[in-house]
Amino acid sequence: MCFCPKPDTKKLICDCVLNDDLIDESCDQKMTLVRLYYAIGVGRHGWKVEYLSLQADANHNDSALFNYIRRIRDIIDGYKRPKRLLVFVNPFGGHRKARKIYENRVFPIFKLASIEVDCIVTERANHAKDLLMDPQVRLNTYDGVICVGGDGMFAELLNGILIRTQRDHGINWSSFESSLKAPKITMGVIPAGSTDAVAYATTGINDPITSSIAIVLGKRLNIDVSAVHHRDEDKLIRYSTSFLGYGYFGDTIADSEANRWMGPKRYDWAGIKKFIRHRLYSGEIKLCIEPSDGSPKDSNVCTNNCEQCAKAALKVRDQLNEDDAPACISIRGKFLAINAATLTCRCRMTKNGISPKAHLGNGCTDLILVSQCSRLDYLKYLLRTAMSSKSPFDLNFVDVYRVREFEFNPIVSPTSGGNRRPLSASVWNCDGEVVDEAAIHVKVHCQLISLFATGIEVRDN
Ligand SMILES: Nc1ncnc2c1ncn2[C@@H]1O[C@H](COP(=O)(O)OP(=O)(O)OP(=O)(O)O)[C@@H](O)[C@H]1O
Repeated sequence: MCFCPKPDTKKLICDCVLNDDLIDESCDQKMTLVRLYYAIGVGRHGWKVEYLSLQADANHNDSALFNYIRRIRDIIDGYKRPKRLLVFVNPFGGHRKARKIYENRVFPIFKLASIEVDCIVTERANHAKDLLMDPQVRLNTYDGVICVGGDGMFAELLNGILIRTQRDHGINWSSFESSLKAPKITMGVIPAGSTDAVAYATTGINDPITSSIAIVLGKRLNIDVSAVHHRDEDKLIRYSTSFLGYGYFGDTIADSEANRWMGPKRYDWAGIKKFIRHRLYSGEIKLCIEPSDGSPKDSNVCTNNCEQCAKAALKVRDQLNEDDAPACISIRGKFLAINAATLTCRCRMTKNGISPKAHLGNGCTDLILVSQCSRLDYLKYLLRTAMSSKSPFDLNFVDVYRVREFEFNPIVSPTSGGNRRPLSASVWNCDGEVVDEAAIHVKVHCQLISLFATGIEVRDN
């Protein structure tokens, strides 16, 4: 907000906002003009910044205007907005545009909102994670930790902060049995990656401005975290918020890592190669279904006022009656793909997501098993997942389950004896990173982290 009708208005606006004092004492001119910046919804899910110019009536003194602005500032102060942020920018994420996105589109919004920022441009993979795990870094002096990058960068923040929090509280973060402590600090992601599944699932769009506005307004959501452990050892592999994929998607990510120079197109190229190869993997999945958790085939979509997530937060689901007793099953077979979506996993390659009805905070992951089928049928599955209004889950070789935990064990043959093709294991695609360990045990921790995001808002236009 600026009170000085000087020519360099843009700079002045920022100067005045940064000044704690609402009235700029250094301004020697009559203060008659005020710019009031606000956020407004645009399109179905986006937000943008606009302003209103307010001018004092020439016949009156400015005190009425000042009082009005003071009153607005008091109201704003009542909200839990961040005042100090730690920001990590991955200069190599997505189209290598993260730095420009931050400088030109994000930082000006933080500045308008008087947010103090410590910004670190990462120099290597795991730079952000290592810093966040370092006890010397005083996380409690920040109101939020933000990354400007893609899902891989967000996964770094997630793993760094979760491990640090458990260590700080003397909790064995690596053990499957540990009940994890929720971090106090809120995380945020400014989408500047190749897939941006976390941003899509939590705001409905991958727009840096929309995500920046959610941060400065202090919009918060609690979202689920899947802990991925070694199946045979009590040891954590990684924490994940969005996607786990074995078989087709595991092979695709492993292949695409070798072609990073291609940018986001590397996923398409690797996907085509793996589709032609049509490789099957044998394995056994153990899971338990609780009827009250619903199913990935349900019709209700998770929006910003999601009842299912609210119930999960209140732990209503812990008060199970007899009908809700879990049904545990074990499935052995040959699969083209085994996917687990803790969020919808929407991205530019799938309009509605890998699991369009997945919830942000229901304490579950949606498990999708794509069994042996022809190439044509598999293409049908991929096309329906990518863009069709028809559900991929109606195909008779696709089975879906909503689970709080599951176990996977690959069935492999040690040697390739005889004429038969050997059975080998794939790798897991965990939020876009390769996990070589095939035998895993996954547990979802309900609403473990707080994220700056609005949730999916549904507007008519
Ligand atoms: N300075 C850096 N140099 C090399 N790698 C980095 C650097 N900073 C971060 N990384 C790593 O780059 C990986 C990918 O980054 P990021 O997720 O931002 O982009 P992306 O892979 O293009 O997008 P998405 O994950 O959405 O597909 C992350 O796993 C992160 O660990």
